[in-house]
Amino acid sequence: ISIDYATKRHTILAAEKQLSTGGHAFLTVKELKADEVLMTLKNKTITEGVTNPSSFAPAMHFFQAKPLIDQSSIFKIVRAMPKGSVLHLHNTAAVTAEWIIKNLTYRPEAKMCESEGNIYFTTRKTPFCPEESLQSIQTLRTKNGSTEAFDTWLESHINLKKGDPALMHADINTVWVEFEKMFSVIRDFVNYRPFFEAFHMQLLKEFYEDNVQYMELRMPLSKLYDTDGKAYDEAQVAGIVTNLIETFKASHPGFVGAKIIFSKHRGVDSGTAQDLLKSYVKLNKEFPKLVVGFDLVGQEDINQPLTSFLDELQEFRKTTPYFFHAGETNGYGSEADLNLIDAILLDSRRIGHGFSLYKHPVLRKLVKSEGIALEVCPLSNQVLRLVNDLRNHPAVYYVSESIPIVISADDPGFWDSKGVSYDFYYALMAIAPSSTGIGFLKQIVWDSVRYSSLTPEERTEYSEILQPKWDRFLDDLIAGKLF
Ligand SMILES: O=c1[nH]cnc2c1ncn2[C@@H]1O[C@H](CO)[C@@H](O)[C@H]1O
Repeated sequence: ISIDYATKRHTILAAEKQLSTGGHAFLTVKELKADEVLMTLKNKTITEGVTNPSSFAPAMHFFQAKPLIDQSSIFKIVRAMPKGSVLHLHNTAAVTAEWIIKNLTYRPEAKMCESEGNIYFTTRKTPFCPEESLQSIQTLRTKNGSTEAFDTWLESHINLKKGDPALMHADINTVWVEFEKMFSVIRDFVNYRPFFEAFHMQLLKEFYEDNVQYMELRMPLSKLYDTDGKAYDEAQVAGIVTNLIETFKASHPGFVGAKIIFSKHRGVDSGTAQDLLKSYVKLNKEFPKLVVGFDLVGQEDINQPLTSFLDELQEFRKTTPYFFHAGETNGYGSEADLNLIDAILLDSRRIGHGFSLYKHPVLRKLVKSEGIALEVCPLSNQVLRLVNDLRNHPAVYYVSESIPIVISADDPGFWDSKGVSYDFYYALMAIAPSSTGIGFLKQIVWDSVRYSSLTPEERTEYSEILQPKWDRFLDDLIAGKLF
């Protein structure tokens, strides 16, 4: 290879690195040292993956890769890393299924019913579960004989991994039907105030233990009910959540907090959409530090696009920060894909998924120039069947051009994940170029602070908490303590 040719090659590679996420990040001496440690492990894993692709976790489906990931040094490092913010997370699906089964379903109030082949967890009679159909879960468990078999069966209703293995290869609509059912299985259960509180404390705990400092939760703030039949409306629920977060913060040093993006299913009519927007404005007025944005959720391919609510969304645009799901689809020019245009024209602050954005050169430019971060959820897109091998995830493209992204978990409890570390593992090993390590992670972590909805004062406090954690992480990595 001539010197001339080698120089050209090197120049192109260096230019591409400069363009990529974290490729131009300034690295301190300590970060460079940490990068060396990380890159040695990463290179080894990738080299082995070339000769042995069938056990190369970054290319595999999470359900099969999880045991391999759990054993890997890279995962141990990623888990120990302070990850900053998780900005795309649906509360109902954020807690490990196992915890729900081993804790909530063991409480004496826990009941369930079976109706038309579906099961529902609850503690009271509901339209799905009339009085005569209700059964105590504990009684059923005792009758069943094998606690383990019974609990596995229970868990299969809220954990796709424990369900039909064919779901790994099923079409997108089939998986979504099973996925939406899981929300119905636990909805009423989690709306029982004592369970709601235990559930959300566990949510905060699982993310705190995963080294996450701050979260923005997509939450519907549905009505809660209590033992004595008392009901709590949206504002009262927001009050309950405020107390939970404060209580958690007081006993967990280094936790910055959590906020809510008020989110409802996109299957509503435009009149209801208007009411929801009014509710948002009211909630934000009463809880300005807690309820900070609005979103419409649900499978985009088969539900109404944002244009169905255009008048309402335009009317409330000035008073309402939007965080729309958009482009969570394999379509190109479909309504779900074109939600991206409306999300951007309606001033969405970030975009949920933005999976199909790479197909739109003009939108891509806008997203970059206006600093709209994409909330990338690798595992979600794999489990919900948009992409199989995460090395082919569109975020690869966003990373190659430094389109701002944050890494998030979406619904980890429903696919046997926990926290956001598994998503970060895939981001580092499947999505980022093989030559990138600490620079990429540093950029992603600090971007998760930058693109959050925190106030300037909160952000300062946040950075003061995050920086020493980051430094300690680097020290531990260099000292070989993490793996
Ligand atoms: O990845 C996602 N894309 C769109 N909607 C979602 C996703 N994950 C969960 N939900 C939606 O959130 C509702 C519960 O609040 C679920 O019913 C589901 O439709």
